[in-house]
Amino acid sequence: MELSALSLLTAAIAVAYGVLYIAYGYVRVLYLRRRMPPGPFPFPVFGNIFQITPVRHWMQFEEWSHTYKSPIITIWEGRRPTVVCNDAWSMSELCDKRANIYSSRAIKNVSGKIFGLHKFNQAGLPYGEQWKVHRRLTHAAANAQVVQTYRPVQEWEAKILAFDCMRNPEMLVDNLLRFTVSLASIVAWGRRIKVHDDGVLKVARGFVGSANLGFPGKTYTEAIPELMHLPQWLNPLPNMVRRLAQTSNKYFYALCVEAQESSQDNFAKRLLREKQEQGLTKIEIANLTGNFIGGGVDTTTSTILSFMLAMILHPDIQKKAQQEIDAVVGPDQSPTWSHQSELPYLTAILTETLRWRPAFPLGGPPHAPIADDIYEQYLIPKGTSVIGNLHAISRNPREYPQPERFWPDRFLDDFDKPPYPNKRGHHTFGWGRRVCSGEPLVHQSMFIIAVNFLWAFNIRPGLDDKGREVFPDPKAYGVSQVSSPLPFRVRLEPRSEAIKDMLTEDAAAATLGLQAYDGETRVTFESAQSVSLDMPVARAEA
Ligand code: HEM
Repeated sequence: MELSALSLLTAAIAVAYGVLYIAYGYVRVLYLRRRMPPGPFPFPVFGNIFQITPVRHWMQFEEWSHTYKSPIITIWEGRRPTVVCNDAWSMSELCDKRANIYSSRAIKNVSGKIFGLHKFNQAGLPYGEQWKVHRRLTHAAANAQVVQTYRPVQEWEAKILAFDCMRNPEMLVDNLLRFTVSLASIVAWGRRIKVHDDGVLKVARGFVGSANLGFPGKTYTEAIPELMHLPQWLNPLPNMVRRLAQTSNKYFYALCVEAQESSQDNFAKRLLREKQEQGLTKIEIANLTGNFIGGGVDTTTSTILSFMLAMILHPDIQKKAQQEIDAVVGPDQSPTWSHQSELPYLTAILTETLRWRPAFPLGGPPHAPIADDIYEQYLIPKGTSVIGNLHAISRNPREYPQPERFWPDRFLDDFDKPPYPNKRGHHTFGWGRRVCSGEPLVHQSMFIIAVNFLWAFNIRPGLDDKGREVFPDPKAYGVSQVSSPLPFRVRLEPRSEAIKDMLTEDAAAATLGLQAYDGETRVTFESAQSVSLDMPVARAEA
């Protein structure tokens, strides 16, 4: 009797504590909400997660910015606020101009605490000494000067890509993926990816969509951190994510060890050489190299597919670009880097592609301020996730008249451009100190692929069973956070017999050129699981 009274009392105290805890959290949300940018009314415990659409949140955030008549809005994931900037000016004011405050990352539960991005990965690390070390190291492997040394490799791979697509246009997506993974693997581990069933390529495919975990409304565990501590049978997600992090870290680290055997210099060699000096752990080395796959493959592939889509949909623009290329390159050779500076219209097409279909509609991992800040009259508390809604920013008719129109002229020098907060006229690679580390590499890949494809082929819509052209829907994109066109049919018609012959010869020469990077990997996802990973060292914060 006494025992059951005690149990009842304990239960009552636990319930009262729970109610008070929830009430306190909710009162705090409501208090902050009054001072923060407007947005939908949050519920206790859950915030707005039931109001956030499961896919394409960027459209809903843009709509909410109209509903609440503010370019900058707040949504709540449980008790944690996310501020979404839906125009170029507000995001640039915060994350470019106030970069001294807004260059950190919000610590997310799933991608951060469980997957470990905020402990080991440049893209997720908070602003501080560890992030600076990572940023410097990646920069040393991918800055605008260094990437020029990858030009021969990119050109050879682009020639092989064009040749492969001439033979098998229906394999466009697979061939592009092979290009992007091969480039990442050459830079990171000094080994080229030749075949579609290479292990690294398979792992890279597995990574497609992994960016989703870091964005709002994806999991209850993000909104309610307490769920992280439930037993596995009640919430299997944390263990699954932890296992995924551990297996991929082991895999990428095993590739780094294998990369020591490569005859070519590579990023992994450098990192292992400097491990002590830079105070790097094995997990950090795995993440630094793995970022070339995780950050670079999905994004670059989808951007080049958007370029192809735009060319199919706009034969007039394609023709104008081909005329420009023909005039500069001439009939007797295929295009190369020396032609780049003489192709302003092609450059404008590529910039317009980046604006028209930004690979990250929500601008990549959220920024976070390291101190409370006031923007306009609004409070943005320390640690708030701050997202740049590139979908809305890139389609604002104030900065981009007729925003849905694919219109390269808007990036030509003599175009009467509306004001924009930065010189390049878009923010597809992000803001301030966290701007994408892979940008120079991407520009080179985009140029060399686009110039070779436009020179070699008339890029046409595919045909249906009755031989009629099927024009793809320009808005048919997947729902992942890295937004990619849904599969579309394409015909790649060589522009002449001479070009066909040149493509064949160039591809043979490219295969020889790339021989230095040929090699098999012995590392498999399974074999890598025997690798032991050390734990991170503590670094003094700057
Ligand atoms: C079309 C291709 C790409 C696009 C559109 C893109 C876009 C972005 C964006 C929007 C961010 C977030 C920036 C911010 O927080 O303000 C980012 C970060 C990053 N990207 Fe890319 N990216 C691309 C390709 C690559 C490649 C090829 C690499 C390979 C190294 C890469 C590595 C990274 C890294 C390491 C970060 C984290 C930067 C940091 O937090 O310090 N990205 N990218």
